[in-house]
Amino acid sequence: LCIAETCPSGSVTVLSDQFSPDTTSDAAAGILIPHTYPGTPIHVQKQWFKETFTYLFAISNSAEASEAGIHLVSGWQVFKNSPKEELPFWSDIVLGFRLMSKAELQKFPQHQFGQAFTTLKCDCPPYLLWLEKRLKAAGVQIYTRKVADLWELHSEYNVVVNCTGIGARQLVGDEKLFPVRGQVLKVHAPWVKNFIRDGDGLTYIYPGIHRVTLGGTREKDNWSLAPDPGTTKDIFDRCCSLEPSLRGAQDIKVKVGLRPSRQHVRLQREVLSQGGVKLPVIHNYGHGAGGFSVHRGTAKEAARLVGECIAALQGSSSRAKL
Ligand SMILES: Cc1cc2nc3c(=O)[nH]c(=O)nc-3n(C[C@H](O)[C@H](O)[C@H](O)COP(=O)(O)OP(=O)(O)OC[C@H]3O[C@@H](n4cnc5c(N)ncnc54)[C@H](O)[C@@H]3O)c2cc1C
Ligand SMILES: O=C([O-])CC(=O)C(=O)O
Repeated sequence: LCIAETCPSGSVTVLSDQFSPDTTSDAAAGILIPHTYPGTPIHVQKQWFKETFTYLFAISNSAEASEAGIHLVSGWQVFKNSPKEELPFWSDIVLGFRLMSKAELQKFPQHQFGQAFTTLKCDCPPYLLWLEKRLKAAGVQIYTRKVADLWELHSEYNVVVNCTGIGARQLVGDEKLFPVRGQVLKVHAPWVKNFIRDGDGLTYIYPGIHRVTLGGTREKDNWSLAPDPGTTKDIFDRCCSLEPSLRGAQDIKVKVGLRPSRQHVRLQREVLSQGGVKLPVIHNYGHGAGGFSVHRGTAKEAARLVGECIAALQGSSSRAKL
């Protein structure tokens, strides 16, 4: 969508073997709380987060908000011990960041320290369906197709953007990319209005417009997409210990996703070449546990790289004509 919006001279086609509700993004909680990529400078991660927050904040303030599944949500991140960094790098981008008061902490007898803030949440599938609708409105073609090798696209397209998430491990043989399996529950508990996240990153409660997401797990190198009933019980018990009223939650559905994890997001240009024929590729995958938090920022950078490729192609074709 970002490419279609910023490079109007090109025509964009989306190819994917799976669509919503069968993607990693559909399993996510979709909360905007960044995860740190150890291999990317903090100022770059902050920029990506800021651009994403600004983009979604505008949607949350528009009449589209409900259909797009974008909403503000306030809550608490609580810690059993004070974290090394009391002020995370994103504290001045979320709204109203402050340390929790003693009165607030009384709700969490096992925790000693906490941060209160307001952030945004993307509900999926609605957000993905809304993006798809905007793609169609922008004239983008959408096809179901599994790509076995990027080179197979060279005769049909001038530039390829690889945003295949964990699929890039097989598609481009990236062994630095690994799955971190996450299981979550989506429950009906409309009285839960505030988010609660344990600072250890394992247990969280994120209210969405219709359902509350309860998490979670982080299982490195586990490729299983099958829900595990023991894990479901464990997640539910952990969440109830943070928010006891969840014992009354109903209609529990289980989702599993594989976080496409890497030391850093692979956001770069590569030129594939065979027999003198070239195919520029922009990679944009490896967003790990924080894809929602930085998606618009990384998309903007990918679109800028696509713009560079188009300019180079236009330059070479006008030189060829000369
Ligand atoms: C349980 C869980 C909770 C999460 N919670 C959050 C959260 O609260 N906040 C946050 O910021 N992030 C969260 N994340 C992380 C976030 O979900 C991911 O970073 C993000 O979804 C990755 O998006 P993506 O588009 O790169 O990958 P995907 O959503 O997996 O999309 C990749 C697409 O590429 C297609 N594809 C792959 N290979 C091929 C191929 N060879 N040919 C054709 N198509 C192909 C797939 O079918 C798919 O449609 C969570 C993740 C999990 C698992
Ligand atoms: O950590 C969180 O709060 C949610 C998340 O991004 C994940 O489970 O990957």
